Amino acid sequence: MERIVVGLSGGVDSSVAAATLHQQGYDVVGLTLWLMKGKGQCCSEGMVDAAKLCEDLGIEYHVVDSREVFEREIINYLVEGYGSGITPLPCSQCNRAVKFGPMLQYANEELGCDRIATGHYARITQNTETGRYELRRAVDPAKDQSYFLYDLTQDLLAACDFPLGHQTKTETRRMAAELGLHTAAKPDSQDLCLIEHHGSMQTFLDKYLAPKPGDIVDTEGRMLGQHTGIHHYTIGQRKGLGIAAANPLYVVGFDMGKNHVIVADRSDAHLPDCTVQRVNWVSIAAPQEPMKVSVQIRYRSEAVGATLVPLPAVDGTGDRVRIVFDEPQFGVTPGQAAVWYDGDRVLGGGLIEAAVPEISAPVTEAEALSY
Ligand SMILES: Nc1ncnc2c1ncn2[C@@H]1O[C@H](COP(=O)(O)OP(=O)(O)OP(=O)(O)O)[C@@H](O)[C@H]1O
Repeated sequence: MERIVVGLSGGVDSSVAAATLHQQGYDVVGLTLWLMKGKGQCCSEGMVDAAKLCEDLGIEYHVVDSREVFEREIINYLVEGYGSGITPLPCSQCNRAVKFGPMLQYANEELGCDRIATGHYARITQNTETGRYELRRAVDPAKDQSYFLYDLTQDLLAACDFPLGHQTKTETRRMAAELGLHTAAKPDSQDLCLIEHHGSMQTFLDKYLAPKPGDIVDTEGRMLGQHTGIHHYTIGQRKGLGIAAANPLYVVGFDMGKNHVIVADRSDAHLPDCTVQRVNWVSIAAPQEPMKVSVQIRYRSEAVGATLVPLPAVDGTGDRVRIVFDEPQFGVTPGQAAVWYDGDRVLGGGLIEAAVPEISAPVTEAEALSY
């Protein structure tokens, strides 16, 4: 019987993933990475549900205390990122550095097993010509999580199964009910586990970063209002600025030196291109020439047409590319991932760089193109 370790958060998706593999005849071992204490999934509460699931299925269950690695890789990453004026994306970093890598290592070293599975909505195929493992969007577009998985290495993709990638969430819920799983009716977790845990990103960050109020200015540097601390704001944000203006205003940048939040009209909040660092090539090897792709710059945004231009790596940034959008894009946010696709295949992805370290004047199209 083939052994497989299934990552259990205590939610319905991973419960169904484990139960399905168990039904298919795998020797399933449940494993929860203990990431935080308190309520919510990945925490004590989730572990109780995961333990009960394993007891009901009659399978082995393990918990690995991963609070230290989570603190180092995710909490510090978020605090440092927000503190330096970017909006870091914790989920792809968590998948690579906290979840998949350590899960596979534990499976190999402690359980004598070389396969892992999760309840993520995405698919993995192998290209028979190149031998590369290809990451693909899930069948259910509303649940597709391929955006968060772009940073997985070939070794991880080779060892991993996503049993739910071929079905919709509705089917998952139906299966959970049919299988009589006690997690069947559990509500979906929010996009970010930390928010579920702390109530809001602001509450979480305020524990680590002292709010430093300052001015909200327009792109000419004219003072329009007050902000409560740069880390409370993100590029593209409109709500909560507290400024009465004829047209809606959006956050377009930060001047860390002056402690300014910079706002502009929506028409000024578009960028023709951006650069991306720490690129991971997934389904194809790194190209040498520019190529046409569809790129997604946020989890919930549509993929848009763009040309990808390979750039030389700079110290400490890994591989880099420039993305030139077919149409200027709104809300290009440093710290978030840009993930590029060919149809449903994830070709690669990386982290959007700050266009300029300290924006104190509007960025012209010509300047933006030169980054
Ligand atoms: N703390 C954890 N330990 C082990 N595996 C985890 C953990 N958290 C999440 N996973 C795995 O990653 C998958 C995706 O996690 P995500 O946080 O996106 O939750 P989800 O899509 O709501 O899934 P679920 O309903 O299982 O919580 C889960 O289905 C599970 O297999």
